[in-house]
Amino acid sequence: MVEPATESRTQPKALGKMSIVNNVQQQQQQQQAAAPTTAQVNTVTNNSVAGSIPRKSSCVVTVGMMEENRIKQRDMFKVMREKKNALMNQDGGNPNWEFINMIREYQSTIDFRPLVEGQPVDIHQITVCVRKRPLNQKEMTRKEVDVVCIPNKNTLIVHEPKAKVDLTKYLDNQKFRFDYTFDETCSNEMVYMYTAKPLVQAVFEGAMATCFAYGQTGSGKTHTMGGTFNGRSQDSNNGIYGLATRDIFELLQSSKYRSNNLVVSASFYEIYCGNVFDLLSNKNKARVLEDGKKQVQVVGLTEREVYSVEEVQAIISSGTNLRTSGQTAANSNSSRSHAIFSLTLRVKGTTKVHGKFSFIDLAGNERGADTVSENRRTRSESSEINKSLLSLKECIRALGRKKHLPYRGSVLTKVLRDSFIGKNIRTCMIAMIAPGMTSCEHTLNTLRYAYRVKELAVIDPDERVDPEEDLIEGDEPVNGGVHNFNDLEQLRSLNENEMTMELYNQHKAISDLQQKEEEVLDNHQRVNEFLERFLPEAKELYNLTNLVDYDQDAYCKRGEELFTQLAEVANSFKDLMSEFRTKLSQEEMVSQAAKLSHRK
Ligand SMILES: Nc1ncnc2c1ncn2[C@@H]1O[C@H](COP(=O)(O)OP(=O)(O)OP(=O)(O)O)[C@@H](O)[C@H]1O
Repeated sequence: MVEPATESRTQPKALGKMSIVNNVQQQQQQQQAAAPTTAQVNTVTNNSVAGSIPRKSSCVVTVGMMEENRIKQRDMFKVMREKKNALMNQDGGNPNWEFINMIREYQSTIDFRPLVEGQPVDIHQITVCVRKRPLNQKEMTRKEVDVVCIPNKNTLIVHEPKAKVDLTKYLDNQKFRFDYTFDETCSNEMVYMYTAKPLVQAVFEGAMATCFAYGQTGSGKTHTMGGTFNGRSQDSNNGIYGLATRDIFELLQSSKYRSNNLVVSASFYEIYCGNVFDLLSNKNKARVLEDGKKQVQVVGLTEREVYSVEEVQAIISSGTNLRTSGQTAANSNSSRSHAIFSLTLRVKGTTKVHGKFSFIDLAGNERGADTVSENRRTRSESSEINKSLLSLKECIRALGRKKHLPYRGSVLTKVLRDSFIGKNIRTCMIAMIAPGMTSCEHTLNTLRYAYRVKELAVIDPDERVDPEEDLIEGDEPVNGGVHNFNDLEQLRSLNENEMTMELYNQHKAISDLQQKEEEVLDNHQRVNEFLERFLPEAKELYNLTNLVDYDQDAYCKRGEELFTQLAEVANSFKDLMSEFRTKLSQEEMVSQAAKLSHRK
């Protein structure tokens, strides 16, 4: 993979205000150089005498030439104005006509050879590719400029519009290389063919496969994974989920695998603010636990056996509807949560996993940036997204290397632990980008992230070790704990530019807060259960007193025991609530500090 590099800087030719002024000055100088000197004029007049042509005074000749120059200059300005107007109007009066023209000029030198169906599919343990979506109707109405071009099957160029200090406009053309680059004409089927399809076969051979859709909100993640939209309804047949399902059921019936007696089960859930919500069970909350054998379990998650493509499609549709219901344009839940759809193969009648394919529609990557928001919920969402995307990058990069796998850095990587640890792992990341000029910064961030994922993933196979041996000594699993700060610390040391000390402290404070919240809610549940048992006992005790000769002594003794228990439960829960409140104010203080340092 080629280092993302600034390839060249294209200067406008006779474009831009400054360029036009410079050209005019140059031409004036040339004309002045061509104008005769006084000596030359005198020579001309003397020759006229010799030839008996009527004499003109040198003054008249000079004035005539000056007039001639003025006319030439006027004509030249007129031609330039016409040229400029033609360029401006070429793109329907687009205010960014200068950039459009520079991009057009740059692209006219490219020999475009995009990926076409039928080209061979390369097999990699990790595939990283980029998909550019077309400009949408809204963007076209806004006269957005398309600043991304895909010259061939693995290269992509971003024409970043820039201005110098003297306001001269220029393009910074940045070139990136990935395993595949899909332009705006590529269909979901084509993207599937080169990304997830090769992994389907691998799952039948026992692989743990994952396919991630990464990118900013609105870049096409859900379109690619879930299928094309027609208004609000989605055709799940032609998304990667649906296409992979079709092929899995086909292979299940194939002569090669029929005798394996495999059954498929599906699960669909989302991770929001570090919590897992089951999309197959009305968004019930499931819990992420890690046992002594370092096995991560999502407790309470529905896993449904499925026997046909239609059944899976119904699951995808109802899960997707549940995921997006209630969202508004301004506050889209789907872009703030990660959605994970999995198909697991097991030999019929056993619980052992034969192979698994997980499809992850990640939260919008720009959502991880708002860690200094006034709103605690937004801070928490952003912190979780930020941590999970950094953890994900590091986990993929650590694949197969003798390195600690920082999967406990986020809930996302924790639940996907099996996709990073093991001998038969296949991963594919599709980075989605929007082509518009206003998305340029997000597009470059997406491309840099995707580039970093693959950069270190290209490794010498001899270096591979048994990843089960990777865990650092003493790095014991935390039962029920949401995060492990060693992993967070490792993430920081690997990404110091993206995670300042203040941000690290903030992540830690938010993780602390989340852990305390989980403890409080768990406890609250237990307190409620206790109260449900307590009330009938208290009533029964009270009913004893209806008897004329009830045992007063026994009544008091039992009452003391019962209410001591109640007081203990109440006091301990009250203390836990106070600790939660302390964590809330600690998080607030750390966030204020982060905000101040962000402003500096
Ligand atoms: N390749 C494509 N061709 C045509 N339309 C597309 C393409 N990709 C995305 N779109 C359209 O762009 C819009 C945004 O796409 P989508 O919802 O998939 O984005 P997203 O990245 O999943 O956003 P979010 O993070 O908010 O969920 C949708 O209307 C979708 O139909």
